[in-house]
Amino acid sequence: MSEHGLLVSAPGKVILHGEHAVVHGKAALAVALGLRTFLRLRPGGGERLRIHLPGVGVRREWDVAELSALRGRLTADFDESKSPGVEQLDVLKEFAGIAADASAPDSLAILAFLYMCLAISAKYGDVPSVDIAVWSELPTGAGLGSSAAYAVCLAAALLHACRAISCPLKDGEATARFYFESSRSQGWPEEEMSLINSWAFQGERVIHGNPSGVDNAVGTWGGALRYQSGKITSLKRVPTLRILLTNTKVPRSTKVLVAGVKEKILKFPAIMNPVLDSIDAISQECQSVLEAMPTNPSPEYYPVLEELFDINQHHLNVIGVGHPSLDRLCRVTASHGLHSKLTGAGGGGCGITLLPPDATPLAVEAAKRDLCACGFECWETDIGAPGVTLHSSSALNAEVLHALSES
Ligand SMILES: Nc1ncnc2c1ncn2[C@@H]1O[C@H](COP(=O)(O)OP(=O)(O)O)[C@@H](O)[C@H]1O
Ligand SMILES: C[C@@](O)(CCOP(=O)(O)O)CC(=O)O
Ligand SMILES: [Mg+2]
Repeated sequence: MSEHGLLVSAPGKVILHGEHAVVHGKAALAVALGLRTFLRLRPGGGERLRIHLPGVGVRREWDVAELSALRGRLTADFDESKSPGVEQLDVLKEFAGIAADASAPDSLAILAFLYMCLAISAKYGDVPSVDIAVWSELPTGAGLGSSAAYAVCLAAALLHACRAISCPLKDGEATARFYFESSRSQGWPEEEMSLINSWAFQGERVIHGNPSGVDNAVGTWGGALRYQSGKITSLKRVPTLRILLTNTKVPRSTKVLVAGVKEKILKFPAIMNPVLDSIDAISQECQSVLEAMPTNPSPEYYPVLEELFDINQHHLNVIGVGHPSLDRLCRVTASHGLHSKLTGAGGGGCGITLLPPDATPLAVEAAKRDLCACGFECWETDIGAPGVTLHSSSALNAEVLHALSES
């Protein structure tokens, strides 16, 4: 590792259909977003491990020896296939001075970091003496998979620091080659990508409690995929879909919403399970339409996609993850002939709006204006972005370094 270190990035995601249902074994369709989380890894000084997370206001450091001793206290085996143990997390909370019911963004971020760092180093070597900084283009806690992008970056960087995965970058290699031209594996062999994905899932488990794994799969592999019970399938063809993202800015926690859905299913299984089956059928139907569409689709395919958005939005309200702000978002876009649904965990956060090729620029602009007038933020972004990527340190331009030193 050069003194400037390495830069790793991973994309956020948009779930087109299947959020929440995917936690209960149904299918989800998800695409990687053109908004990313970045992690800089540098050799540390004085046998210290430092972490700087400006997005959640964290700057902490620990003695490597102290962390090694802590690791020794966590008796249960660490393994990428085993859920983090409740006792293990309690010990980490006590060590980091985090409340037992940790749910604040900074607490969860520190907890996920400590767990992943100790677990990965226990399996592959010593606790590394490194400086880690993470920053993101993604809003935090808004349904765009910032937790998974964070966990994927941490998994790749920590596995790299512990020499558990190879370094696909050679000296002097341009970042752009990896970023823009790399194929599905992004420079890492397939089995190392799977390892990154498995450890990122552990980070998601610390943050979410009971994640399905779809978000870290998209953060790792990128592109557009179908996810069901750990099985990842690339979509055969992804047409150029134009999607408007709107952040209601209403804060919410994925962990709380996922737990609420589980409670509802346990309370009303005969009522809720058919809704989950219907969401599953929506994902299947949407996949068939997407795979039948030509790359530059004509408007004729859109009415079905729009209707699927509408039906799923109703279902998501039924399972208890709607919010008045999301209802408002849907009403505003409907008044301009556009169809929307929540994306991610719901309860606030982001919604997505389909922009068919025959939507007039005037209608789209008017919808955006009305959404902004509600206090929402909206933007169009690319979908199908590359997954986890290792960039050369030349990508650490002066602007990024300045932003990090200021925060
Ligand atoms: N850039 C980041 N730096 C540190 N922690 C992050 C970052 N992005 C996300 N997180 C962690 O992920 C949590 C948000 O996850 P979640 O509630 O699943 O929302 P989402 O994944 O939709 O953004 C934050 O509270 C924080 O703990
Ligand atoms: C609700 C869920 O389906 C997606 C959560 O996404 P996000 O954390 O809100 O970006 C949960 C999961 O799949 O683990
Ligand atoms: Mg999340």
